[in-house]
Amino acid sequence: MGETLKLPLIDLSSSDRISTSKLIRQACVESGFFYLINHGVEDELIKRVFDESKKFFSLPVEEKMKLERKGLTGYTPMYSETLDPTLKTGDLKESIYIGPLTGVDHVQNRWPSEEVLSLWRPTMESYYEKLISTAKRLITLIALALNLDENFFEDVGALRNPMGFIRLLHYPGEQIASNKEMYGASAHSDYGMVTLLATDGVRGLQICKEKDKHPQIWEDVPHVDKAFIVNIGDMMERWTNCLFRSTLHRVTLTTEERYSVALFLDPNDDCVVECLKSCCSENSPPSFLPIRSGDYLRTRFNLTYASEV
Ligand SMILES: O=C(O)CCC(=O)C(=O)O
Ligand SMILES: [Fe+2]
Repeated sequence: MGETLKLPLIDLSSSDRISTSKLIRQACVESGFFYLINHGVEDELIKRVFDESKKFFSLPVEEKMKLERKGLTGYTPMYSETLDPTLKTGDLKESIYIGPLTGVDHVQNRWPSEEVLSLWRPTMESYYEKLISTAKRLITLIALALNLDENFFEDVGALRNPMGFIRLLHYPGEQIASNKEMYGASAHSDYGMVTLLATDGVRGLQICKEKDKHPQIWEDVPHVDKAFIVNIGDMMERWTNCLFRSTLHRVTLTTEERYSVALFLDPNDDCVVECLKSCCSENSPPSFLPIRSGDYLRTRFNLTYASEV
């Protein structure tokens, strides 16, 4: 087991937005991870999402494979993803992705039939809408944390039909927990702007703040009741020239089954992600070239799946 981290709690409902944004800045600079509390997403909705998730993953594999991933959405069975492309064995998790509900031609969601899971679609659609609006509220505070206008990310087009993805995850329990080279989710950083993760209380998530340090030190991120675990993604790291950190994380296998639900908020495909003026200078030039968000996302997905999306 790794060391246990104590990450800051950020209160989304606080009326003192300036102090909140300062806390966010500190967290994003130090570890790129924090907890989000008083976020306004009802417990009852989160519970329904986890209940539906358990029902879905307990379906026979043939039923789940009817929704097999095509492009950016759908079901991915165990071993089909390798978040750390240097590993030989695929990750043990199984997952299903749900993308934008409207307005994006190339993202076609795949839903279980009503006869099989009648509440799945309405539950996931409510959760999707709620999480996107929560993430957008958080992004205004992240803009303030960067000393930008709170609408900066809206104004550069990142949040116009954003590429938001919900990913429901299921990690198997004990049977394979002894094999050290296998992970529920191997080491990776997230690709987009920000991730909001709901966890079920079973441990497993770890972060490594210094990925180039050897040996790497992995620290446990415990579940906090009613809080989302938030982390910064690679495109936010690119915008901020590495001031805000997109930190390496992974999920180890334990003897218990584990469920989690992530919302990845990625910029609109056409948004160009380029170093913020306030984050570079003559002495610290941009570390990354400007890139169209859609192109970056596809490159990263293709590396994970070893197939074109
Ligand atoms: O399940 C978790 O705790 C983390 C999942 C994760 O890092 C991911 O899906 O990108
Ligand atoms: Fe992740």
